[in-house]
Amino acid sequence: MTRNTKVDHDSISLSASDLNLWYGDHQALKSLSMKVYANTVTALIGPSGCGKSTFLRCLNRMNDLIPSARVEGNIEMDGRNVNSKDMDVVALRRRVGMVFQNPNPFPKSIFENVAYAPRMHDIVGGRAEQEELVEKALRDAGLWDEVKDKLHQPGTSLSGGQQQRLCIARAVALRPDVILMDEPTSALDPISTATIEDLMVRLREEFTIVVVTHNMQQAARVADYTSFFHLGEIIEYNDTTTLFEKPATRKAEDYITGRYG
Ligand SMILES: Nc1ncnc2c1ncn2[C@@H]1O[C@H](COP(=O)(O)OP(=O)(O)OP(=O)(O)O)[C@@H](O)[C@H]1O
Repeated sequence: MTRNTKVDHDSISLSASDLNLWYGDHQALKSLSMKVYANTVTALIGPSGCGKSTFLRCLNRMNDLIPSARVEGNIEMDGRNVNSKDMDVVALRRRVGMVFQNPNPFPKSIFENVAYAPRMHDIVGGRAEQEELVEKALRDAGLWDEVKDKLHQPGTSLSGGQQQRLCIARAVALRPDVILMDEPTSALDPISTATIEDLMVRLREEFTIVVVTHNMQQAARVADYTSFFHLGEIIEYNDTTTLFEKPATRKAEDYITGRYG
């Protein structure tokens, strides 16, 4: 079963064109072009090492932190090139948040995990405003009912699945436009995975979500659009139903049907 939702093709959140990336001499992304539509879940799939995480990290300049990485090409967001030298990277990462594979709450309370960054960015002021923001973010992340009576306990005291939803609340609290998720459920049990998949589908009403996943069923369940990567190239990018049911290339078909990868 695949998703089938209405996508506004005029509403583009991010648009990569002719994007190339090298780690030293190794070219990891080869002339990628792809538009991410607003308020969709877009999945990046493909065999290990094909460049999915590298591409995801390009979208909020996380590759800047890797000294050997060199990027060429454009990623347009609101008419500006994310890769331009004068881009304010801190502001960019506020608009394009990230959730990682392993839940990584700060060594602080549940409340502080959510309130800290908005306070640093001067998005919230006094205590009452912070409390309101924390509750909203935790509700958005489907965690409020489970933690409302223990907001001052450490974030690390939660289960793995709850910690991952806390990390989602932390991302959501900054009201970004885009949330990048790098294999967000691969460290979780099936029930926590299902909870986070439901969450992704709900969150796309307010945010645009780009998710790297190795789980084909997950892409089919949550993604409106799916991009199939292979050896640093995008082989096929289409709405998920078409890609899964009528792939245009042999490579995508072989991967989706489990013949390799
Ligand atoms: N920090 C790095 N330094 C050097 N090479 C890297 C670095 N990160 C990734 N690579 C290389 O770039 C290529 C793409 O890696 P990337 O992690 O983006 O692939 P992936 O599709 O996300 O893989 P996986 O599914 O295994 O996570 C691989 O050949 C990888 O070895």
